Amino acid sequence: MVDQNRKIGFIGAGKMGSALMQGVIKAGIVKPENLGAADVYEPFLNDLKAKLGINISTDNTVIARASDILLLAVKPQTLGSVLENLKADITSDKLVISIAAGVPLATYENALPAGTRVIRVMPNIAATVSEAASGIAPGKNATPEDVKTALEIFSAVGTAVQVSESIMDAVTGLSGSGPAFIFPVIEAMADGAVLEGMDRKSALTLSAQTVLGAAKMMLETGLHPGELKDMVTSPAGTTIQGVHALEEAGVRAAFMNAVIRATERSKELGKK
Ligand SMILES: NC(=O)C1=CN([C@@H]2O[C@H](COP(=O)(O)OP(=O)(O)OC[C@H]3O[C@@H](n4cnc5c(N)ncnc54)[C@H](OP(=O)(O)O)[C@@H]3O)[C@@H](O)[C@H]2O)C=CC1
Ligand SMILES: O=C(O)[C@@H]1CCC=N1
Repeated sequence: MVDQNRKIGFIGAGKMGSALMQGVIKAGIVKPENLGAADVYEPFLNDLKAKLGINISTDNTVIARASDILLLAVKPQTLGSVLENLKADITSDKLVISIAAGVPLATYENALPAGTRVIRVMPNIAATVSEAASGIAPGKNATPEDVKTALEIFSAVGTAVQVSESIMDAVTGLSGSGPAFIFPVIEAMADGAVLEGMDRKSALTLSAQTVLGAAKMMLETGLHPGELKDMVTSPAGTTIQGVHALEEAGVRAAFMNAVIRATERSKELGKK
């Protein structure tokens, strides 16, 4: 169990930083008084302080100095200046975890003092509801204890797996970006039912629950998705008609391409 008295500081309290902060507090990974957040946008910080009772500052170095674990949740494009500003305050007793898409471990290891322990993580926005899917890749100075800490933090807000850094861009394309591929699917299936006369609220509820149920069934039974699909498709029934419509539209290729394109963009971000 992660020591609840360890101080965790977030640099960046936007969509993902605030999702993770809510998730780790909910999971009891850290006490609110041991959690700090820095951001350039003060209203975000004030909201978080009011909601979660955490410490806040608009000065990144204040939060960095007070933290044992520093979680970087700023955009990849902002990261260079953030690291430059923080490097004097990153001492060897701190663990740095970054969730920035695309940015390689070497960027942090080169920008921060020699020997800095860094872990690259790609979670997703479902951390808000403790259902994130995260990949974790340790840098060259990270210890097995650091990996355990990162796995504990990100397992507390969903499911976390250790991967090699070479696969992190694919994790970004799949689970980092993936929720944005599924939300339109939920909306579009609901639209189909609305077109057939169902009220919008019921349609969205049934559509979301259908996606949740399908995912849960796969995770809990361990069955292959093709086998599960076969369980639903009665011969000459309703479902196979829908499956045919999806295959005609090339939906499988479209989803593969979505993950591939997002992965390519993650690789591009890492080259900047
Ligand atoms: N959104 C997602 O689903 C996921 C995002 N990520 C990664 O998480 C990181 C954050 O993304 P996201 O939360 O979506 O982005 P946001 O823009 O919502 O959050 C970033 C926050 O950092 C603030 N900020 C900007 N400059 C600084 C600075 N110098 N010091 C401190 N804070 C600063 C921003 O303020 P302002 O807006 O005023 O510039 C903003 O509030 C990115 O690297 C992204 O790749 C990873 C997984 C999923
Ligand atoms: O779109 C992005 O760049 C970020 C990274 C993964 C999800 N959102």
